[in-house]
Amino acid sequence: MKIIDGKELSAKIRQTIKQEVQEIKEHGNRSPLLSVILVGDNPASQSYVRGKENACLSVGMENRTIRLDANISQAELIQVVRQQNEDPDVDGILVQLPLPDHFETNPVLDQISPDKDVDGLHPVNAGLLLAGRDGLLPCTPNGVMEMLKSIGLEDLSGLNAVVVGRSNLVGKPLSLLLQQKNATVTMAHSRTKDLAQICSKADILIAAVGRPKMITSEYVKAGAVVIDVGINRMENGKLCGDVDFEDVKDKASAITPVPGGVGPMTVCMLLMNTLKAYKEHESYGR
Ligand SMILES: Nc1nc(=O)c2c([nH]1)NC[C@@H]1CN(c3ccc(C(=O)N[C@@H](CCC(=O)O)C(=O)O)cc3)C=[N+]21
Repeated sequence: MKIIDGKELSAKIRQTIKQEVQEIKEHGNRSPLLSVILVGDNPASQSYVRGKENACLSVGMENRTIRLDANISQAELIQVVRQQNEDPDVDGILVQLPLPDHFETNPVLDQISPDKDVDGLHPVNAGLLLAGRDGLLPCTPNGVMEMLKSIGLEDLSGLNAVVVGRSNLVGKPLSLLLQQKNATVTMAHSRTKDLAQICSKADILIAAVGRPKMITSEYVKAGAVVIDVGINRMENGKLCGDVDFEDVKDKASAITPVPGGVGPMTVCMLLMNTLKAYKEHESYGR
């Protein structure tokens, strides 16, 4: 069994991003810039935002973190998003989620200019993905596709993929990407009947449900590739995936760990999206 190391793979991809950013700057061009908007002082969000700042630093990209008081209004937050839309130095905008309770998330995200939507969550980018057209892809699904590619799974013709979880963030877009690469995709979820039986037909099994260790060996076909998107924080503070790693690892041909799996790939794809947005901005003007 092979462990697909997301830390190692993301470091490798970051290296190529870093080189490209370096060349951009060497030619006297402005640097790509990611703007992160953080509302309130949720400790987990602060720690994630620090991770994104470090990631930008590691590839030589500019980073701007806008820290806002938890008590600002929806209208004030939207004003900040609009300022970033209009700022020609900004290539990517990310509003850290979750927002404090009194905000309505979707109306805020809808304000982000689709060409700066490096989270790939704007309805325009979701629509482009559905239509099979070029846009900014959501980071976690894109990171999963990169992991599959890293083990030689690029064309998925003839393979059954089962995605457990149908969220807008992961399950839904990932199902579309897998299908785009010719996999036969089953979108399973909490109401699916005989879930274990359906999962056990998968050549590629994706767990994106948010239930710690739910996927045990009875869900896994011998030789399957198992991708664990779950990041669950346990009472003891440790992270744990949706897959029971110890139970599944000897049955799978390849498996991703948590931590050190899909998580680091998500941040890496954020950098990739920012670079992509930068290139579009520079070639088409703003
Ligand atoms: N607008 C927005 N976009 C996001 O992409 C977004 C967000 N809001 N809000 C929060 C979630 C969560 N998220 C993670 C990214 C990387 C790791 C990651 O790298 N995790 C490490 C471990 C980190 C640790 O130890 O806490 C790992 O899995 O190895 C985890 C979680 C992005 N999110």
